[in-house]
Amino acid sequence: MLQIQHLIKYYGKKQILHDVSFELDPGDICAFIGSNGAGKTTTIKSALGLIPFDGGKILIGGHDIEKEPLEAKKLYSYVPDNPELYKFMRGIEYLNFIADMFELDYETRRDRIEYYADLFAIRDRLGESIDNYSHGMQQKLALIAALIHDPKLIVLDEPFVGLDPMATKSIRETFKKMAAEKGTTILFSTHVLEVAEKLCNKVAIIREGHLVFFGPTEEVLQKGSLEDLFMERMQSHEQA
Ligand SMILES: Nc1ncnc2c1ncn2[C@@H]1O[C@H](COP(=O)(O)OP(=O)(O)OP(=O)(O)O)[C@@H](O)[C@H]1O
Repeated sequence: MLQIQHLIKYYGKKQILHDVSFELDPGDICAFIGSNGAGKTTTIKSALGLIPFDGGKILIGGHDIEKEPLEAKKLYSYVPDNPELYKFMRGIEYLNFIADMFELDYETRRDRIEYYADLFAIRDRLGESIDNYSHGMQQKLALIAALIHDPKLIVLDEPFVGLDPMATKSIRETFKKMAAEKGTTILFSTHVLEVAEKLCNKVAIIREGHLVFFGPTEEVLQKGSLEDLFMERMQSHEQA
């Protein structure tokens, strides 16, 4: 569903991504982990065609993000760590605006908005201006907007930061359900290794723009914890 092949990215003269490659299949939930500044956001934004890159190839659902950006972009939702919403709109207006873009019919949008707004306990606030929302409420709205059109691929930058425990639990359950029942592919960056262990069937670790591990979580846990592997990969790269 998502194929990242030999991705290279520079900012100015500085190389940020060094030949990053990994692939996710339908139904995969993958945690993307790495220290601050390792290149997670840069990988994600390059892969989604939101910033240009300098080498490599990205396919989303078989569509080349550079050659067929519209086809590729229809298939995914992206939730950045600080979503930029149209603050002059009310919550419900924003969700309807997104539903219009994806041409959802009246009943589908009503059912999905009600379902997710209840799940994230924000239904009674949808009539208010987004400007009045707290940071966590804005995150919830961005998540609902990402979920209502039922994308084949969901990519999120640190989705659990700033959310209350109930919302975190709801997201985890929603991701599991979507992956298992609909084959949705989910990729998210996180610093919370416990969540990655519990939720994800795949793990990608990046260090200074190099992918130092990609594989099944099960394989990691047979040998120890994700934290052990993370620490080991940080050290082995330093020694190399
Ligand atoms: N617009 C930019 N211009 C120049 N350098 C950038 C730009 N954006 C990111 N970088 C650099 O690219 C590197 C990777 O940054 P990136 O944001 O991808 O890291 P990250 O793994 O997402 O970090 P964090 O966990 O802190 O969010 C860092 O050295 C960062 O300073």
